[in-house]
Amino acid sequence: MTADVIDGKAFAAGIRARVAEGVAAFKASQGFTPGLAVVLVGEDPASQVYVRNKHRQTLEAGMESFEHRLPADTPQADILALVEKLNADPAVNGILVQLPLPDHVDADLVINSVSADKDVDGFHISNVGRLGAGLKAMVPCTPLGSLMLLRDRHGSLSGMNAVVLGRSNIVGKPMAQLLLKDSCTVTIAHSRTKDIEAVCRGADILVAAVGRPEMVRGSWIRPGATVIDVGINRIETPEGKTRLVGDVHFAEAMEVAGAVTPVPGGVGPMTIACLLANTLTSAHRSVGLPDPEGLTA
Ligand SMILES: NC(=O)C1=CN([C@@H]2O[C@H](COP(=O)(O)OP(=O)(O)OC[C@H]3O[C@@H](n4cnc5c(N)ncnc54)[C@H](OP(=O)(O)O)[C@@H]3O)[C@@H](O)[C@H]2O)C=CC1
Ligand SMILES: Nc1nc(=O)c2c([nH]1)NC[C@@H]1CN(c3ccc(C(=O)N[C@@H](CCC(=O)O)C(=O)O)cc3)C=[N+]21
Ligand SMILES: [Mg+2]
Repeated sequence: MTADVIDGKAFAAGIRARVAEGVAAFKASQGFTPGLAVVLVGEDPASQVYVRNKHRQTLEAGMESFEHRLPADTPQADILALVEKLNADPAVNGILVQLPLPDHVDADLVINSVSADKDVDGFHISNVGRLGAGLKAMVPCTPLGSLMLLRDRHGSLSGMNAVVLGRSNIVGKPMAQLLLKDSCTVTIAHSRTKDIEAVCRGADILVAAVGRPEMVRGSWIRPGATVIDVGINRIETPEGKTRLVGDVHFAEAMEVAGAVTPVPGGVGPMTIACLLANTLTSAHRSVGLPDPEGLTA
């Protein structure tokens, strides 16, 4: 049996096209252009790639993109002052502070200094709380994109057994909240979980977000399961080059699963598409328009 490959790249292009339509309609009715500000502190090469992609795709969607690149040794007070300026700027509807931040910066302090209404990452404590309480929130982009792929494949997720591998604040925990909201029976597994393979074999939906290259083997996967691979790991090939792999052994998963997201071309492009969707949503909410159709959780 060979699993279906879930084409996140194509799905994300469709989302971005819908965002672009929404942006055009917003401009026509409101007379201003939604804007996204990205703050990048330091020179992390991986972050630079994402920031470049975000910038290009933001412009392609018809939105304004404001990039702020600061040196790695920027004092925390200067970062906080920039965030305050962006909070107050009416041209900025979304603010993303790229993580990780350098060690001398208190990341929680910076994240929570972003206005919750402009927090398109959904990392602000009030958005975390609102999601947990089932209230309208900004939803983190990677879990939102993963949820969209799952709903597209299954329609209703009600009653399905979902296992989330990883319990980070940016992926694992919000992913579990969204699956719970869609009435899955949710298990969160992590580095202390006993017999993690058996836990995973119970999953109709398996979301891997651990940051361990190809950790999830074919034998961990229930036949026919849907596997969402969030991991982005750069590994050395025997030829001394590098390549991207996920947290799932893709070839083995293809033999067992019903459907698998590839890396690259799976969840990654959905993350950026959802960032743009959240920025449009934030612009709508700022002027009292209803949320854009089909782009929220
Ligand atoms: N595609 C995308 O858009 C994005 C991809 N990513 C990628 O997703 C992956 C996860 O990211 P993130 O959540 O930030 O990572 P974190 O390092 O913050 O969290 C990793 C989680 O995995 C768990 N874990 C680590 N090792 C094991 C193990 N051997 N067995 C079981 N659980 C384990 C940890 O458990 P414990 O809590 O017990 O330590 C932790 O909860 C990374 O590869 C990252 O690059 C991240 C964001 C966006
Ligand atoms: N505040 C903040 N918000 C984030 O959402 C955030 C962050 N910080 N820090 C880093 C992680 C990682 N992340 C990715 C986004 C896009 C791809 C992506 O587009 N991947 C493509 C291409 C990957 C490549 O070729 O390098 C793919 O998987 O096909 C990957 C990873 C967002 N993150
Ligand atoms: Mg994210």
